Amino acid sequence: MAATTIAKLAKMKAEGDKITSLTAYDASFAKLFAQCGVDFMLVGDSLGNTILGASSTLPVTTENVAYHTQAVRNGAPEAFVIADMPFMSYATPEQACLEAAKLMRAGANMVKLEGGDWLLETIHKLVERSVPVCAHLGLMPQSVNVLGGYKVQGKDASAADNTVRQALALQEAGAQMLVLECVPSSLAKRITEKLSIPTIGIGAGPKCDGQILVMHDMIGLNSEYLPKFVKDFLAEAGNLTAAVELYVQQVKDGSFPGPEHSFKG
Ligand SMILES: Nc1nc(=O)c2c([nH]1)NC[C@@H]1CN(c3ccc(C(=O)N[C@@H](CCC(=O)O)C(=O)O)cc3)CN21
Ligand SMILES: CC(C)C(=O)C(=O)O
Ligand SMILES: [Mg+2]
Repeated sequence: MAATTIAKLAKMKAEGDKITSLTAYDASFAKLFAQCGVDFMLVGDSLGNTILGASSTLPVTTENVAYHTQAVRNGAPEAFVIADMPFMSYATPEQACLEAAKLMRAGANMVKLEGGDWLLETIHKLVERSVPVCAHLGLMPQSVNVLGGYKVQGKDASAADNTVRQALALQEAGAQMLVLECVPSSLAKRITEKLSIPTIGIGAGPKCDGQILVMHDMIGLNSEYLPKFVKDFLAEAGNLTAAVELYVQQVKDGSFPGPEHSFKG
């Protein structure tokens, strides 16, 4: 199989083919996900929760994400791999460029950053220096101490309008993909229709161009309180390969996420 590219993912949006993705943190799972036809993998800073056992993503460093990015790249040489830039690793455009380089050297094809208006100059500079960027709006877990918890974002009309405006600005600044986390389905639909770049939802309803889940959550390995958008595919499918294949199939045919995994409004 030829290597996956951003051009292929953009084409999938244009043709209405749903994009499937999972987080991955090691070579063995990355290999399995590639074999099951997962379109791209994210080395998420959620590794703070899933790998380290912390209660947030804040302790994660660029070196941590780079180590796991290398592992994922080794397991899936042809995969499209996005690496999360950790908390406070992109406080200035200059810092963002130097930290992003560590992730690109580790094998990432693109980096992901959480934020809206304040990130526009940083995104422009990264793209200018040949680092492809995925943006992330809605619930931004690196801001959990400001938000006071993991809550649905963009519920009232003015917050929704503001998110649409920021999504467009991020695209104009050069972002080539956008993750939408924990927003009402109606807002994710508006943004997906307005943008030319693919939107990838987690707790953002079925109308996004693609879906992502934290891999541990979709195989029932999250023992804490489960967010509403999580589904245990291993419980339904019975073995690991079948679980990943079922996830891919249900995202592709539009049956996941259902209303029980989405936020109304
Ligand atoms: N294992 C894991 N899965 C994740 O999805 C995830 C992480 N870790 N770590 C980083 C962030 C934290 N995330 C979270 C965590 C909790 C909720 C949550 O409980 N949301 C409520 C919203 C309630 C409301 O506002 O109405 C929910 O019921 O889903 C959402 C996202 C997503 N990310
Ligand atoms: C949940 C996804 C979007 C993420 O940012 C992560 O895994 O860190
Ligand atoms: Mg993340």
